[in-house]
Amino acid sequence: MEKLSYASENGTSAWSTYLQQIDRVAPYLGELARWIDTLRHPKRALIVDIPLQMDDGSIRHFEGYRVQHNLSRGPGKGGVRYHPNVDLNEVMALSAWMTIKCAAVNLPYGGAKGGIRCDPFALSEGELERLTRRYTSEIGIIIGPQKDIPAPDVGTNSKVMAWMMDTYSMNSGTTVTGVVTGKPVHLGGSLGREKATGRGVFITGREVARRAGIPVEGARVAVQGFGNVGSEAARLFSEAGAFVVAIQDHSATIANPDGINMAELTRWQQEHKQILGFPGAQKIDEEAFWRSEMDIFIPAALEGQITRERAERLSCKLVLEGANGPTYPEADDVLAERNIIVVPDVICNAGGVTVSYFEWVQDMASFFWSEEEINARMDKIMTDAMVHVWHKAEEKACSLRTAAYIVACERILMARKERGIYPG
Ligand SMILES: NC(=O)C1=CN([C@@H]2O[C@H](COP(=O)(O)OP(=O)(O)OC[C@H]3O[C@@H](n4cnc5c(N)ncnc54)[C@H](O)[C@@H]3O)[C@@H](O)[C@H]2O)C=CC1
Ligand SMILES: O=C(O)CCC(=O)C(=O)O
Repeated sequence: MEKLSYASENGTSAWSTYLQQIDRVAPYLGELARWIDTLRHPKRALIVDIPLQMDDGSIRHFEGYRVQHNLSRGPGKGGVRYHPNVDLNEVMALSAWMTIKCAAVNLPYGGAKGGIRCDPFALSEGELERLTRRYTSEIGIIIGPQKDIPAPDVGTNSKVMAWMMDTYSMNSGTTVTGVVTGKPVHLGGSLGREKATGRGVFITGREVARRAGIPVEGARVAVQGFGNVGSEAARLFSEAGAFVVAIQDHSATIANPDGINMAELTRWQQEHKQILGFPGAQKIDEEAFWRSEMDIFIPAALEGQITRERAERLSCKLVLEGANGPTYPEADDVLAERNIIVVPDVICNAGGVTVSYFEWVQDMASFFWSEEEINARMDKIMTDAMVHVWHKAEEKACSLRTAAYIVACERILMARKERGIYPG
């Protein structure tokens, strides 16, 4: 295989993690493995320079990206991340995980992802809006409702999606609601989208826990990340009778062996934008989090969190990957040796993109569904996909991650093969 000149060869990078996951699935793909190099290359990657006039009158330049990893099964789909660590390597990996995820749950999409290297918390609302609008115009040449449909990810939300939709619409001369998902509900957004990713983590977790004989009621749950994904997953587990005993975010790690009150913490988080200072739990050391007594662990922050060393320390029976790419391949091996089940990101956190798909369909039809209908359809898609992957893992005697990759890669590579590659 040709080496990609733009991807760091650092073995701990997100792209390197993804490539190792692809290497692991290749032996299971039979004659389709002939096409697998298509997954080792992004189809298209755009780097944009975003000049921004700051509130104090100075000019700063930000680097933005949109990567379309694979479009064999449909338009690109994937979120937009605003974070100080965003770079091309990370966005490539995130876009590739979208390709696998959309195929694993059988949505008619390829994979894409975007981002801007910035600290959204250090920008005023006006700066954030100008940054978003300029970024949208710059990537406007490759996005569109039939080409590539962005959505929220870390550091972005429905307000950012509204600005993206408005900018794309202004540049097109007509309102195009279907260009992004995760919009506010009164602007063509879908009921249930905001909570969908956390809800999907709970649905897949509940299904796997039942099959593995791990009771959810009374389970001790630890969560890393208390944003969109982590907070909703924690709330649903707590509602199902589990005890959320430890939570870590960027500001602090807190613990309460009797269970943290989710309603109180949510109110605190909404007011303070972080868990630091919450009076209903004890502040503990950052690394002590990984030694907490727990039955279920939900990483719901960033990639590269579960290292080999942390995998050796974790006391849980089940890991539910709310985040994208939280586990290094060598940590996967340690968890497997220790009989800790990992529900991989590409299926566990697919509830968000599933409801994004519903949003896109509703925008196309200009006909909107009730929240009950959305949640019921999402529950069915996620549960069926999870059960399919579970059976594949039993059949092939492999991990749930490799099983999800087998299911997804067969769909993607079959599409690639049937489409053919000529004329170029
Ligand atoms: N928002 C969505 O619909 C989807 C998000 N995801 C993934 O879920 C993860 C979380 O995304 P969101 O909840 O949307 O983001 P968010 O921006 O709402 O929340 C991120 C959370 O991670 C915490 N965090 C950041 N750095 C940390 C660190 N070094 N240590 C501990 N905690 C840290 C933040 O404090 C915050 O609580 C990401 O990996 C994202 O790609 C996956 C599928 C869909
Ligand atoms: O809702 C979407 O379209 C994409 C969400 C996303 O970025 C993800 O699943 O990682």
